[in-house]
Amino acid sequence: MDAVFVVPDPHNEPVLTYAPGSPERATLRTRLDQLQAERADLTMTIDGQQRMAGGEAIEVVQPHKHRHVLGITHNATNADAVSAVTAAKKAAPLWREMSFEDRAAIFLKAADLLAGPWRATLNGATMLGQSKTCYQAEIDAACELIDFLRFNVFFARKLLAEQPFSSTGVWNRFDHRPLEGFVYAITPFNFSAIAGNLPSAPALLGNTVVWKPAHTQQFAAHHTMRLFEEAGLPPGVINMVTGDGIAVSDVALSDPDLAGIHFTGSTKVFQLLWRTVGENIAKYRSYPRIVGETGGKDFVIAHPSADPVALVTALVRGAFEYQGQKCSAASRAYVPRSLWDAGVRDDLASRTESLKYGDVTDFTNFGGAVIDARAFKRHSEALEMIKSSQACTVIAGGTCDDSEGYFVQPTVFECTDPAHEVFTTEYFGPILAVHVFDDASFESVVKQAESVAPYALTGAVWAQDRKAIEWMSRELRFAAGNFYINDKPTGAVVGQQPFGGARASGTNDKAGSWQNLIRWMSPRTIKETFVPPADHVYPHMGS
Ligand SMILES: NC(=O)c1ccc[n+]([C@@H]2O[C@H](COP(=O)([O-])OP(=O)(O)OC[C@H]3O[C@@H](n4cnc5c(N)ncnc54)[C@H](O)[C@@H]3O)[C@@H](O)[C@H]2O)c1
Ligand SMILES: N[C@@H](CCC=O)C(=O)O
Repeated sequence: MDAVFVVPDPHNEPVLTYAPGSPERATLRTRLDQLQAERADLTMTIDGQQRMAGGEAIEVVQPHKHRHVLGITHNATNADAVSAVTAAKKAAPLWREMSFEDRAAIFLKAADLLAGPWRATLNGATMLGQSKTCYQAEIDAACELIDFLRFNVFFARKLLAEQPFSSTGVWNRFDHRPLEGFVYAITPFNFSAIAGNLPSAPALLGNTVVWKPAHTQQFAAHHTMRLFEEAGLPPGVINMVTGDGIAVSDVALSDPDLAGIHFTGSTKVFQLLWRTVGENIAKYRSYPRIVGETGGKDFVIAHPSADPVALVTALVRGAFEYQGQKCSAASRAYVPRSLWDAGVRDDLASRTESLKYGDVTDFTNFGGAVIDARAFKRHSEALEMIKSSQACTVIAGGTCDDSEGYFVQPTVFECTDPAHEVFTTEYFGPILAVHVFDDASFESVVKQAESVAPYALTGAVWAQDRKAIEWMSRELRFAAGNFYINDKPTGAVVGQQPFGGARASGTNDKAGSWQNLIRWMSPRTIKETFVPPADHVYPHMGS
């Protein structure tokens, strides 16, 4: 077809409320019952074929009810990884020759399926497998993934239209090629939207992908793969391998055709991947693009002029929604003594104590459990260590119980030493440390908070005084890639607050924006001369 197509204008998917009596609540309940009754075979999908990986079996359970097994998956072996890489390479020529509009239509269809008949499936799988409440699943597995799929198409179309200038007699063009080779997408447990976006964003631009989800997110990942297939994704474009990823990395990171890594997860794993690429650098045909969004130690800093009630709301939601397992979660706060003593302390403590955590299929709960036994152990050890420290006092929570599910009580510590590890280490759970300071020390506290932790992901400042807002925005310019004024540090919306952080928090390529998509393109510049010169002699050569 000869036309320059305009893609649909994207809009953010409206968030459904799941209020009592709403139709979405009834549909979700039915689907939750069906999903709980499945004991799914959580296979790999390679070249369009589903088959179980060859390594050891892993039970995928409900974190809030860990005796309930949702499905069985297996670790991918080296041979499985070789099959996935081979399939990605085989599918590449046909996929990159498909028009952008056809590729885009597949992902736009996936967005519409997810907005409609697939919504309850992906929300339900995310609730059960990752212990999210219906609201937390809705803003992630439904709305954010739909937004990623729609906005990526819009931004990609704009990038493809980007062309160089041409002087008279010449036509210069960009051929926006995909990368040469395959992209290795590795995704975290905590967001089904991120899991869906990391393989699909490079695929939209004509790349083929080996995708390794977290095994604790495998239930929702399995359904995401089925969604892409129903939308028309051809075999081999996204090849999903399962398990811990160790064998997959052995194979993928030493393959000459590794063209890029699209990672979200911990800083430690990202550094390992980068180091391995560095060690293997002479093996590759091209320099692999490395995109990684990683950990955080996200701050909330209040000025004495801050609104105390809204501040406490932001702390409770920012620190404890989804059990503090958002990379953006508030895990350290700095509050002036005047506000703390005038009610912030008591309000924060009582609202935190009132939060109800339990089985997420009980819609009255505020939260569920932490993801697995490993996270539970890490949090319980951290709580014991902090409780035994002279510098910290528990003001709410502080206990754990894994008899039914991996439950960690939301906990607030008041700590006198702002250099304590509770202000620098990412625990990735419902643990908030508060440093209470004399109002007169405000500026020095902000300066210390700016760089005490190695991360720079999200941060929020609270003040009514405009001068204080302006000063903190400047002073903290490099301390957060997503900076909030009088808001909580979580809940970025695709297209509105492009997400990502720098320093140890990642490469800040802003998922769901053109900045990210540009990393999956390798432009060829074409110069065409209409009437080439017939004489090699230049004027200055004349006598
Ligand atoms: N900055 C962001 O946008 C963002 C978003 C979500 C999560 N996170 C971060 O992710 C972390 C929590 O997620 P997680 O516990 O799933 O992280 P993780 O690093 O433990 O795991 C991430 C993924 O890497 C895989 N993995 C681990 N070792 C591997 C290897 N050698 N080869 C291949 N794959 C390997 C895991 O199986 C998983 O799929 C936190 O640090 C959080 O801050 C960051
Ligand atoms: N984008 C999400 C965080 C993703 C990380 O876990 C937020 O802004 O809360």
